[in-house]
Amino acid sequence: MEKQPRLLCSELCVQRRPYEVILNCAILAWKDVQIGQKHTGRSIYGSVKAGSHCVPVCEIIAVQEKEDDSPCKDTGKWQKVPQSPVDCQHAFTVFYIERTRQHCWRCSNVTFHCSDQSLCLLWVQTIREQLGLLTNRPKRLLVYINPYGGKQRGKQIYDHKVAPIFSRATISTDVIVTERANHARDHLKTEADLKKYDGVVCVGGDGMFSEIMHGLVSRMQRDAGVDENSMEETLVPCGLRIGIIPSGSTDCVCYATAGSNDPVTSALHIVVGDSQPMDICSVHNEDSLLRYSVSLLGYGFYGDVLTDSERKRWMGPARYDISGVKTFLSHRYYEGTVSFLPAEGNLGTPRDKMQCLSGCAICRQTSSDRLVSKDEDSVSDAECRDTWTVIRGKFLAINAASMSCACPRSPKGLSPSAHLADGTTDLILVRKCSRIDFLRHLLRHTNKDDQFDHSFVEVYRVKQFRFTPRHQECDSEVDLRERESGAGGKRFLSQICREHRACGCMPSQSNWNCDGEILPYTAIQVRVHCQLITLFARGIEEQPVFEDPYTHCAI
Ligand SMILES: Nc1ncnc2c1ncn2[C@@H]1O[C@H](COP(=O)(O)OP(=O)(O)OP(=O)(O)O)[C@@H](O)[C@H]1O
Ligand SMILES: CCCCCCCCCCCCC/C=C/[C@@H](O)[C@H](CO)NC(C)=O
Ligand SMILES: [Ca+2]
Repeated sequence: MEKQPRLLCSELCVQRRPYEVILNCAILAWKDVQIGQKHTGRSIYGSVKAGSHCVPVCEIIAVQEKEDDSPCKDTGKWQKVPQSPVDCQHAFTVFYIERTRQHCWRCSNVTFHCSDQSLCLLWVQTIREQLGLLTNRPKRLLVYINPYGGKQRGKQIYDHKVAPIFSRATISTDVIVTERANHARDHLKTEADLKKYDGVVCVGGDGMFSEIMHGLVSRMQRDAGVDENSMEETLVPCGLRIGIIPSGSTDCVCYATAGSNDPVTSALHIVVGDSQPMDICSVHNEDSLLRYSVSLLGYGFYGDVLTDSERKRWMGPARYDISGVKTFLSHRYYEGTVSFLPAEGNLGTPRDKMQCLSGCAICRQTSSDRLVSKDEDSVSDAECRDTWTVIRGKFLAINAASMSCACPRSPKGLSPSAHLADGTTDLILVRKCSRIDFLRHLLRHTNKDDQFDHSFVEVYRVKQFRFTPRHQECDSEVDLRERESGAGGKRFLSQICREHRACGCMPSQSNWNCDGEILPYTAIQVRVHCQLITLFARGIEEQPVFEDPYTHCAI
């Protein structure tokens, strides 16, 4: 506590008991003077233990002078302020973040009663001055609500849980309730006056987030004259941060960046102005951009689950479970060629068990490397010379996870060690195997066992990859193999083509599931663009260890 100069120190009352209250530029702390130095309890941020409390200033949401008959709880209920002398009539309330279970945050508050009005005003003014110094906090937001996502509760969630928090934090909002699919994307791309805002918020699921992300990324490229269709282009990062208020079916982007899919937690991450950079994959077919992806690009199993589930949208989130079982039972496999450029440097591996958590060292290292080499994001000559690895086979699933893809269905995700902002994606190849083996693999997504520890599963950390389904190999793969494998490759391909003519059948095809949207092409080329967008999030927090502000001991 003494490490920072005190701004204020007073004896104030909390619930009729005297407290020593201290403010410095980092924390607000209050200690029950009657309990004194005896407190020994363990505590987490903002919680009440042995009469000693501490809240970082950056986690104060607002401070408000307390007036008679004012709303004093976040429940929005109005209550009469008692008029006894101990309540002192002059009081102020500090609203702050409290951590609860499973990475969830809540808005808590404490009311301090003062002996005179000038002291009360001094405290309010000084705390407000400190909050005013936190320049990363948004003041004006553009909010899009999908009223039909998930269980169709987006509007209700925003009105009841989020709007009161934004208004408490004096954030002003322009709210648009979408009237059709792609309404938000098109509005952002062409109409929205982005200069007016400090961020864009979507209320919905992964599909709604994808709309916002597409709108913003495309707008940035158009304004900068960058051709999104070209895979070689270096894309321009988005200046505006994106917030997600989860109310969808999977909410995996929110889950992997905040550790929960709780709307209040997400609203509070927006209020404190958190920043989490994130990679984006551009997905191309020949010379055209198909879509961007941030979470899962899945062919085979996840493509089929999505295709089937789209016909069952009316079921809400349960559609994924029904379609999951149906697709599992159908046990289809797909043939094709996967080629990829492996990631190099100190980016870890998909099996190193280094989970991407708040302040992740690998993502931070990537950020500083990017600052050093400005050209990092362009497809360099060196990269063009890099050797592509080519794998041909029969696959039950081909998945590219650019983040863990953790979600309530799979708490550690499809690739538990994938990173949010390292410029790579984890390419998971599940080769044809028995139903029982595939079931074992799938079930490992839901427990602690390693889902990559199977002979039929391979996983690679890559910067770029492409896929060609077998029936198209005759055209495009000829070029590819000619370039990469020389004459031997050519011979191999002509063999496939001959096989094809002989049987006369078209091998079956799946669809690509691109963050929950079906792609209209099966042959795709993918490139990861490092840290192209920033979210109002901080990654998943580890259990915090804090210092007691009075004793300087860990609590
Ligand atoms: N007003 C609207 N009417 C119909 N569809 C909409 C509307 N607004 C947005 N959409 C579309 O609804 C789709 C699904 O929305 P959303 O992602 O919010 O929920 P979800 O699919 O249930 O959740 P998840 O994507 O997490 O599985 C999105 O692709 C979005 O484009
Ligand atoms: C027969 C038993 C099946 C158990 C399977 C459990 C595995 C669940 C893994 C879920 C991963 C979801 C990855 C997220 C993808 C999102 O991009 C997308 C859009 O919301 N969601 C889906 C379901 O495609
Ligand atoms: Ca990544």
